[in-house]
Amino acid sequence: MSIVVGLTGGIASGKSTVSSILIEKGITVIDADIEARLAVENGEEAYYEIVRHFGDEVLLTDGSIDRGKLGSIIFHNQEKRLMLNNIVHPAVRKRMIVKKEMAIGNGERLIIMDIPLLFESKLTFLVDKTLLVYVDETVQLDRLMERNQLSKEDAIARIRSQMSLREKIHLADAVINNNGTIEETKKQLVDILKKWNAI
Ligand SMILES: CC(C)(COP(=O)(O)OP(=O)(O)OC[C@H]1O[C@@H](n2cnc3c(N)ncnc32)[C@H](O)[C@@H]1O)[C@@H](O)C(=O)NCCC(=O)NCCS
Ligand SMILES: Nc1ncnc2c1ncn2[C@@H]1O[C@H](COP(=O)(O)OP(=O)(O)OP(=O)(O)O)[C@@H](O)[C@H]1O
Repeated sequence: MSIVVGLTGGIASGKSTVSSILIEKGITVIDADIEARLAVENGEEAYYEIVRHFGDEVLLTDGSIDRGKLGSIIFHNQEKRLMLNNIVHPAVRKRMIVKKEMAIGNGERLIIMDIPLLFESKLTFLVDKTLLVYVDETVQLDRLMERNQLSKEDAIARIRSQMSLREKIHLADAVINNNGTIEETKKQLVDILKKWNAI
């Protein structure tokens, strides 16, 4: 029997950091951000839909999507963000389900689905348990500004485009507090997975 865990959080809350710990242990992590990137590669249906709705100005000279440009549009405009979601999310969902079924078919005991918008997009039906990577908003803001070299205003716009982490706490089966060191995060992760009999 496999257990499928939906790993979620907010932008820059530490999902990838937790995923890397799991990957190091040989656990399969299906990453929605990676699948979303593949779904909009030149030649994919979602790519043409993006160009149709957002125009050539969101393309780089090699024809690929200018992610910085598209991000600066959609994180400041809810209507456009929902339009992009409607284009990209069905393809991401399909890709993730195929990978999940493959991992289950391989008899893997623990499968992680790293889905930033797990609660917002009501995708909890895809998983058995939900695990939230939480940080205080001040820590989230600092880490996001630092990692993406964003202004405070741009970083706040990105954080506000998602459900707040405080709200997500009430929806998750378990919560990792990632305000501290990576070692502390790792310990919480292992304790939760042991409790779930997943490792
Ligand atoms: C807007 C885009 C081009 C920005 O690309 P960029 O390389 O700068 O960021 P990346 O894809 O690595 O995403 C970083 C984080 O932003 C947040 N985020 C991304 N898209 C969204 C969105 N539509 N709504 C809210 N938050 C989002 C997530 O927390 C994600 O982990 C890209 O994120 C995108 O195509 N988004 C739409 C698809 C989507 O919703 N992806 C999220 C998981 S399915
Ligand atoms: N416990 C920690 N201590 C210090 N820095 C951390 C910690 N956890 C994560 N970080 C740093 O914070 C930033 C965000 O972490 P990470 O990339 O894992 O977040 P994420 O939730 O995957 O982000 P996104 O939603 O954008 O995919 C990174 O620069 C990472 O190195």
